[in-house]
Amino acid sequence: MVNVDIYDINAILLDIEGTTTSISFVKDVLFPYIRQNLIRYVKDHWKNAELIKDIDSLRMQAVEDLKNGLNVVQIPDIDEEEDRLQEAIITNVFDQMDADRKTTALKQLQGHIWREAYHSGKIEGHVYEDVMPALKSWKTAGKHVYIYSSGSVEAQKLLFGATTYGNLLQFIDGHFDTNIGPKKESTSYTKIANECGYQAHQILFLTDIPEESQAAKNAGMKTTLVSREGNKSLCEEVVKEFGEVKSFDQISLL
Ligand SMILES: CSCCC(=O)C(=O)COP(=O)(O)O
Ligand SMILES: [Mg+2]
Repeated sequence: MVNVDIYDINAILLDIEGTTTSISFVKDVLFPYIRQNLIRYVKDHWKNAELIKDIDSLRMQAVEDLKNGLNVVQIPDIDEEEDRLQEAIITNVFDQMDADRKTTALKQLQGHIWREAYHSGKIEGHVYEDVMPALKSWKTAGKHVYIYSSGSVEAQKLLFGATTYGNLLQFIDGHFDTNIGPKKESTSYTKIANECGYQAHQILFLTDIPEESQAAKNAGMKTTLVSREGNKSLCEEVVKEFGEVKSFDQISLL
């Protein structure tokens, strides 16, 4: 275990699932909510402009998947028979979720479905107990804090806006999702650094996924892996390469 000294760091970029938030919250609370409510949501919001846009994105993703040789359910045109179209949407979404895909189209729709659950108080966002104290101390030290997750920006704001510790959005300076690019590609981190107005080396990226750490490091960011209970265990080699913290308490502000 290492303490990460962030005296020369101006900003901290945080992953969500497996880093600020337990994988179990995502897998056992958020995803089941989609499975239980997707059919009702689609029927209730049928012809709603936001849902039409989400369906268009799913359709475009399915076409691209087919081009890339993936055997996925295609989404018929909007003027197709209602039942057939809805069935295709539901199968496509469930298949993507079964494969734990992180497509922007899927994540966008999921965020819209979770909105009602957060707003009604049915779901509260999980964050580890060390997260809020760390956010507070980083902000007090004048650091900027950003989120980069496969979850859509809207889903991120819902989660941090209604956590079991209250609304944490006041501690977050900006949000990025896969609209900026995939999390395992270094160009995404270069773009994030540019958007934040920092050199990549001034940013510390914290994630549970070694490939994401590698991509950020390739872009010039400082990185440390986060190992939370319930995460996939990290092999010795990657811990040696990127370092590891089990809690944000271990990130010291010297
Ligand atoms: C904040 S949305 C819920 C989490 C989610 O759907 C997801 O894909 C999280 O991925 P991450 O990049 O934060 O590991
Ligand atoms: Mg993660």
